Amino acid sequence: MQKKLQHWNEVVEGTVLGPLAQYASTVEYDSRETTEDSIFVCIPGENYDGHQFIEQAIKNGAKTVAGTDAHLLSTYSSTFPSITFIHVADARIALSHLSSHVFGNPSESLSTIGVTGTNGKTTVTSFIYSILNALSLRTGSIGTAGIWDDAQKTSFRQTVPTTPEAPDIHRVLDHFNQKGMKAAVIESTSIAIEQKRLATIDFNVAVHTNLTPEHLEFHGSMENYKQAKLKLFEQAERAVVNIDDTVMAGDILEFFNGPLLTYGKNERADLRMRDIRTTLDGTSFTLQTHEGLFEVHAPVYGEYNVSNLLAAIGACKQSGYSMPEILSVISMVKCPEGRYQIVKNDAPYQIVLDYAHTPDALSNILQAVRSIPYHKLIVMITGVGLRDPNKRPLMAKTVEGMADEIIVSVDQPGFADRQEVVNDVLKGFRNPLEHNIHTKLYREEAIHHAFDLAASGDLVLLTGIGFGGYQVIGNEKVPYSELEVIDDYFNKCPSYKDCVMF
Ligand SMILES: CC(=O)N[C@H]1[C@@H](OP(=O)(O)OP(=O)(O)OC[C@H]2O[C@@H](n3ccc(=O)[nH]c3=O)[C@H](O)[C@@H]2O)O[C@H](CO)[C@@H](O)[C@@H]1O[C@H](C)C(=O)N[C@@H](C)C(=O)N[C@H](CCC(=O)O)C(=O)O
Ligand SMILES: Nc1ncnc2c1ncn2[C@@H]1O[C@H](COP(=O)(O)OP(=O)(O)OP(=O)(O)O)[C@@H](O)[C@H]1O
Repeated sequence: MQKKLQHWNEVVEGTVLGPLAQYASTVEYDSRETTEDSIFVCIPGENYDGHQFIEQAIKNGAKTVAGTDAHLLSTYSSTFPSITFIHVADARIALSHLSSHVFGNPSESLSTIGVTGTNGKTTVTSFIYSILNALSLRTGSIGTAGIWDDAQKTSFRQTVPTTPEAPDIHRVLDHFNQKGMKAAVIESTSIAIEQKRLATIDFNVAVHTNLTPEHLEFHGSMENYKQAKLKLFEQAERAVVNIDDTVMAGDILEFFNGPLLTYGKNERADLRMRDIRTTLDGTSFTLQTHEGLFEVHAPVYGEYNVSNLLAAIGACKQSGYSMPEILSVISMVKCPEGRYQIVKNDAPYQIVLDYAHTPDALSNILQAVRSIPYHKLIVMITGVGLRDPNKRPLMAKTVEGMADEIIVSVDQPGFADRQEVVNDVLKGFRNPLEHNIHTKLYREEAIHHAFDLAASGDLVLLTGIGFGGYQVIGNEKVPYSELEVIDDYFNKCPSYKDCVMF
């Protein structure tokens, strides 16, 4: 792509030094990725300040550099008179505007749906994606489960776990346009919103799931966390709000002026779930709406997933579909990998995998599995090395008294000491020395230990971040596959009965 960046002041607010117009092919925030005619935007990070890499970016071909350090940019402008330097007040805002511009403002040609909330973003995104595609609206999705066009997972590299950096989002949206997509569902994390990765997107619909403590190491307080999520609704035309969430729903209802749909168990909900019944192949419930009552059966498990389903139904309604149209394809909704995933193998006990890594998510999945018949419930929980240490003991508090055997382990350790992470989790138990509490420092060992403890008729629930293809150890992404770890156990013990302790 070759595009002339003219009238730069219409794209970003700032002061230009050097040539007023330049050819621009891509926008990069990493000097190592810059190529001929890139725009390089200097972002301050945890380890470095992007301004340190201006020379490298120029050496690699960057012709435009945007940053916040006026003095440094002015000095470089004298050294490199053929390069355009743009002094901006906010590098992340500039990154978003330049990215959108260079890729031809691709979000404007798509119907965009942003999904935010502490838990359920990936699931709701996947539900909306399946419903809209089943209704023949060609839809792509962006989030923790990867980047999907309407047919398949694309090969876009995910440099950020959930919501990509602005240049990557606009590159993907441009690709969606070129492939003929008409809509895009975007998981919108609070960190991404705070870092203005989505700043230039005017969402057609913003969807809220819930708000419980998470990412406090980043936001500093629940209030900041909530304010970050609320910003998504300031840039949306229509909204879908979980009225059962007491933390954030009220704020949205108060300030949002556009068309809004609420959902939940609450009797005031526009989309209200009643009479929820779990069956072997999913969940049945009555959906009460202003248009009347609908009997719904969907291949999802757990009350929280019915709530996620209502969020998706609300988003599809806000996208212009009628209730009968939406419900005609509801059997096609798909849960993403690792969200209440039932492992199909020959073990004489049931194995359920779930991504729950917050106390709220853990509490929900425990409630959901406890509605299924089992002999003994064996649960693996984890402390996450990379995230808020204060959350670790809360995981123990949540599972205490809810399972027959509990195995505590570690996820995504990063640079954290594994034993310390486990010890932090253990602090949440009233008696960490209880005979049914086991500890294993590695997720693989913990899973195998859970199977060692299981016998016929039991249910093994493995929670935590076992999905996404890797574990972050130190600063390396070490490949990890939950299903391979499970297969290893059964391959090593083809006659598993010889391996179990009971
Ligand atoms: C912890 C964190 O916020 N990291 C972000 C940060 O990286 P960093 O602080 O390590 O950056 P740094 O190494 O100090 O470098 C500063 C800048 O210099 C650049 N650089 C660096 C070296 C070099 O040689 N040349 C160069 O240009 C870097 O690309 C960067 O732009 O700045 C990078 C560029 O903007 C981000 O991509 C990166 O997000 C990483 C990938 C990340 O994992 N972020 C997480 C926290 C995140 O965003 N998570 C949310 C929520 C997930 C959830 O809810 O589960 C998400 O949306 O995924
Ligand atoms: N609506 C919900 N309320 C509470 N817990 C939920 C809800 N939906 C899903 N969960 C729990 O949270 C886990 C993660 O779900 P999901 O991946 O959809 O959320 P997420 O917001 O995308 O999380 P992440 O940002 O970490 O990827 C699920 O495996 C389930 O245990």
